[in-house]
Amino acid sequence: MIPTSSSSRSYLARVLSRFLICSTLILALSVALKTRSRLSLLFPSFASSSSQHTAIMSYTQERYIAELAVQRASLLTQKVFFEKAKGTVSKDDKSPVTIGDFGAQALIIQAIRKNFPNDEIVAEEESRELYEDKALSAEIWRLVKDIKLDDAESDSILGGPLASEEEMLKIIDQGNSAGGASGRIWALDPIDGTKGFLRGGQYAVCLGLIVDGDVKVGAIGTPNLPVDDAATIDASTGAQQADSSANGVLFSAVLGEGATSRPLGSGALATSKSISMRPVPDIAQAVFCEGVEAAHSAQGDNAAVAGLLGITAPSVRLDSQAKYCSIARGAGDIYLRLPVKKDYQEKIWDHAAGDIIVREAGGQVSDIYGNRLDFSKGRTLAANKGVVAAPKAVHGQVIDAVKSVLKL
Ligand SMILES: Nc1ncnc2c1ncn2[C@@H]1O[C@H](COP(=O)(O)O)[C@@H](OP(=O)(O)O)[C@H]1O
Ligand SMILES: [Mg+2]
Ligand SMILES: [Mg+2]
Ligand SMILES: [Mg+2]
Repeated sequence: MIPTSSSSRSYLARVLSRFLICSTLILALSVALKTRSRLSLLFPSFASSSSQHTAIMSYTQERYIAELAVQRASLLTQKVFFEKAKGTVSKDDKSPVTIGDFGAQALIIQAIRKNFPNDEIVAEEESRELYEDKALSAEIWRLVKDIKLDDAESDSILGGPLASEEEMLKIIDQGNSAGGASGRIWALDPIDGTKGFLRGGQYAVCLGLIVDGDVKVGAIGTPNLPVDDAATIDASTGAQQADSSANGVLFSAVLGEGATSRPLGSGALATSKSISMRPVPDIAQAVFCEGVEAAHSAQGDNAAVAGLLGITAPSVRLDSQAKYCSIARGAGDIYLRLPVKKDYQEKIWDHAAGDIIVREAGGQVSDIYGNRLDFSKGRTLAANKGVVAAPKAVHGQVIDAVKSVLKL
């Protein structure tokens, strides 16, 4: 039936009013969603009530907070280094523990507590020594209390300045979770590569989020890595050759969403770019990244593996999880950490963030047997020995060589 002019007018009016109702609903929904995400960043209680839901979705907020917290703590470590405040105390594992370690741990735990109050934290340091050394504690507080990001809004999202030295000491000890196979657990290494830090080489501020035993988010600040992915690094010491303004990189990754990097010094304002491992069509052309410390990985065995694979290029030696970051951005291809002592258990904070960053950049990370690193066993990787990280396509070949050298 052909509509009359009055019925076509009412038909048009109905279509128009439906269109207006739909547009109003869409507009209201988008305003509500934006408000929700801003609220969750500004008010922790709102964040915690919605974090379960956000966690299932995409870990956007966790990545955002982890990146900012790592950036702020990295600023502290640089300040400590440049002021040459390298106070150290000895620990069971004989690694030097610096003012930077304790300060960075306090700042990052504060940010996690403010934004995700119900989460657990496995962190490397504990404040026992500081209660016995008042001068060291006061020195850390002097440096920590003034650290802030340039951008005031980001700084308030992290919780602003700590209230007192006493609060700082208490917060350092909130990284004492036993870890395990269930719940949300952050793994924190406030300065990884303490020896690299002290010698002015590579070190890293590392934070990973493990959910039900699986790493979901990682953020690593490497203040001494060159921003330029292709810049030269001294192969034997890991020291960068460019001037310091060209250094400092923040890496991050979320499971299933890829790995990114951005300059470390510019807070949340810099744009992140996607990173990936470089393809290795001929394994003989691959470059190894290894530790500097002979006590941490068996350099003779590493060399034997390189020999079996036909690799002749010298390994690039770097302290810390900067090794994971380097191969993730194609500045090197294979990270080997072959055990020196049979009974040493790797710590989860030495690997959680690096593991997800490499895997999200196209790599495979395993122990010397080819098994995935298992972050569900507590504070250590009790079920694994050593680490082998390589592009997925050649990982099997590297494991075969490792097994042959170690007679596994
Ligand atoms: N015998 C050992 N075998 C393997 N790793 C060890 C070790 N003794 C200490 N480590 C760990 O090695 C880390 C540094 O690794 P790398 O050699 O790759 O730079 C140290 O982290 P910290 O510097 O945070 O203490 C420490 O946890
Ligand atoms: Mg240590
Ligand atoms: Mg470490
Ligand atoms: Mg450390």
